[in-house]
Amino acid sequence: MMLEFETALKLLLSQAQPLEAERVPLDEACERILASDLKALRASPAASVSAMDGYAILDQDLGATLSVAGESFAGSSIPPMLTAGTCMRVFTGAPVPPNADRVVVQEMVVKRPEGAAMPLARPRGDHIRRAGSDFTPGEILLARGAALTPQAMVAAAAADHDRVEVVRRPRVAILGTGDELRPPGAPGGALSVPDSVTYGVMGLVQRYGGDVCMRSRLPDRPDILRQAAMEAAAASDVIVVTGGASVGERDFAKSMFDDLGMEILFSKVAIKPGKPVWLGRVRNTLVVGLPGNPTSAMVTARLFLAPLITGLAGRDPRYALDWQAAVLDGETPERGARDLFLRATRRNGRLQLAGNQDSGAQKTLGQSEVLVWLPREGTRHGCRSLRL
Ligand SMILES: Nc1nc2c(c(=O)[nH]1)N[C@H]1C(S)=C(S)[C@@H](COP(=O)(O)OP(=O)(O)OC[C@H]3O[C@@H](n4cnc5c(N)ncnc54)[C@H](O)[C@@H]3O)O[C@H]1N2
Ligand code: MOO
Repeated sequence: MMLEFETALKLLLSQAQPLEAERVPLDEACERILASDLKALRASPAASVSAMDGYAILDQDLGATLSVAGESFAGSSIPPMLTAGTCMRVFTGAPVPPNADRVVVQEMVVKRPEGAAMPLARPRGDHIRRAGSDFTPGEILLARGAALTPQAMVAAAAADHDRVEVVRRPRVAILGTGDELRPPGAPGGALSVPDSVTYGVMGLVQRYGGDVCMRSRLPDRPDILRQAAMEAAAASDVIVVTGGASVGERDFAKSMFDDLGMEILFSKVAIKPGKPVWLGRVRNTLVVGLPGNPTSAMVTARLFLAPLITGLAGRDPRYALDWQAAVLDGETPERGARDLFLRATRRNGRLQLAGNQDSGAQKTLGQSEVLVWLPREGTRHGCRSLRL
């Protein structure tokens, strides 16, 4: 039975639970997803420090010429208290005397033989970063499920962690099937076909946080396919099979898992393209079956595989499904009985549908930037789009 898109997606999302946690060195943690809240192990700054190069003073000494009691640099110990009529030379990041009211930037100070002459008017801003004003020990700086983006790496390191607890990356086996396939650039019969789809699937898996642990091109031979299915199931969290999803006499993508007792979670979804997409499970390994047609494969990979990998990798799977209201350039095509997914490019804030929307198209697929969802007849919501 053909499922509606939303129903199939809900079934898929129920499987997209984070894998177990592991601790990794901070050096290797960029783009990983936190498995637990990341708490600060120290205060920042640890002491009140200067935000500028200048002089730390008491406000009562504004307008006076002060003797310079000493210097403080970033990393220096906390200087002694200021006494009236004295100031402390300080540099950016340097601890200031605990009773300092402000730092006056050096551009506003006149150096004289008898001392440093302070301006009379109260400058704007005290230029002191108070101890713990950024964060305090135990404070949560990054929440579970957050990605360690380059900017988040700064916070994690500032929190003083040398290792962080992240979700294990899903291991993904990609099995491309089809007698006609050969590696791009390799010799083959005139009508052999360069395998393109497994490259796209590999890129998508990596982009959404998975590790490709195995990638093979397999002929349509049940014995070879069964053997590959067994090896892939033992090595991976997700198996992606491309091709062989339809009803042809050499379509073995599902039957290759028969010996392993695969449970089918869904098979066939009312979408165009990509109707033959299916999802199965062999013990703890999920199996995603993508149709062989390159556009169909990449549309279904984007709609189902991307949120699955995202969720297993520890992030909210909806990160991969950030639909935006779409404004199409030109006429909106008529709605059909199935949800339509069209490829488009961006032009001046509008979306331009690709001319060739064939399931086998690879040129327009390669040039497209956006996937447009045109819901089936009778649905309330309008066009939405997703970045590709
Ligand atoms: N009688 C019917 N025929 C078809 C139906 C149907 O319902 N009844 N569905 C059609 C739909 S929709 C699709 S989509 C395709 C899906 O076919 P398969 O998943 O079985 O894919 P294949 O037959 O193996 O290949 C289709 C096409 O794609 C090319 N291909 C396959 N893998 C790759 C690859 N890795 N790189 C590049 N190109 C690839 C393959 O050469 C074929 O041209 O079935 C329709 N038929
Ligand atoms: O829907 Mo198939 O996926 O037409 O190409």
